[in-house]
Amino acid sequence: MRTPLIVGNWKMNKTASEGRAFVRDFQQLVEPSTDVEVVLAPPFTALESVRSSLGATSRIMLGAQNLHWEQQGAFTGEISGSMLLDLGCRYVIVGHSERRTLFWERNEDVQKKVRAALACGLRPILCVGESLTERETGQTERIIDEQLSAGLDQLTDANLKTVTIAYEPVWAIGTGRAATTVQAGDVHRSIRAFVANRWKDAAAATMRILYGGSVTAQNAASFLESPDIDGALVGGACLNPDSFAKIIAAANRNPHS
Ligand SMILES: O=C(CO)COP(=O)(O)O
Repeated sequence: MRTPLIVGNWKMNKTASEGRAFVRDFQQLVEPSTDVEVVLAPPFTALESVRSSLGATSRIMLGAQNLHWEQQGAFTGEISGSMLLDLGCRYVIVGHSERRTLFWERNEDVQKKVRAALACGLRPILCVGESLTERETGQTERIIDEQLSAGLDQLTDANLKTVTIAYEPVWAIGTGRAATTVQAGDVHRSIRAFVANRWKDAAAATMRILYGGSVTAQNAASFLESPDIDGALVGGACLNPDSFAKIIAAANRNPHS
């Protein structure tokens, strides 16, 4: 049984006070049941206000969008996993394509970040995905295999159990051009097969694989109906409490077994 996971990646949006206002509205619309996990991933500067607005008893969890691989030290401008954990984060997004393309993160960096997250008890959400050129030149599988190989390298079974993969085709992010459910379903299946071959069937069976890229309140249900799509990593549509709540409702109606 894989519990659906819906993650809202706020990217560089919302101040701390806007985060507070979001939570106030959002909590009136949704308090997740045990059938779906919900994570809000605001910018670092809004983590504390979102955490305190959610309150200690909320089932809605907190995630961060990035971390540095060292625990502490002379790394001006960086944030470590233990700092995030201390602020109440449970999840951290690693290797988002915006970090890979705009901030030059390489597979080696992503690997160090996954390990650092696991070492301090955060659950990494490892993002993988191909660019449009890579898709059009038939390289999707190779690119994703390379990203998975690096990100998951040498993880123990226990660690693998706490990793989530997010398949985010770069060409679908923020473009309004989502992958079709068939395209996403195919890649999700091949990610699961890759994990099963390389690691263990058991790890592949329990690993959650999310789809991300122009997910909306309108198209979420069609993704979540697919047996290999265990949730969504949502950008634009998570910034509005209404549309994000509708995506969560779609996950609630589509439990996977
Ligand atoms: O990058 C994304 C989530 O991490 C997806 O963004 P959009 O939902 O805005 O396409």
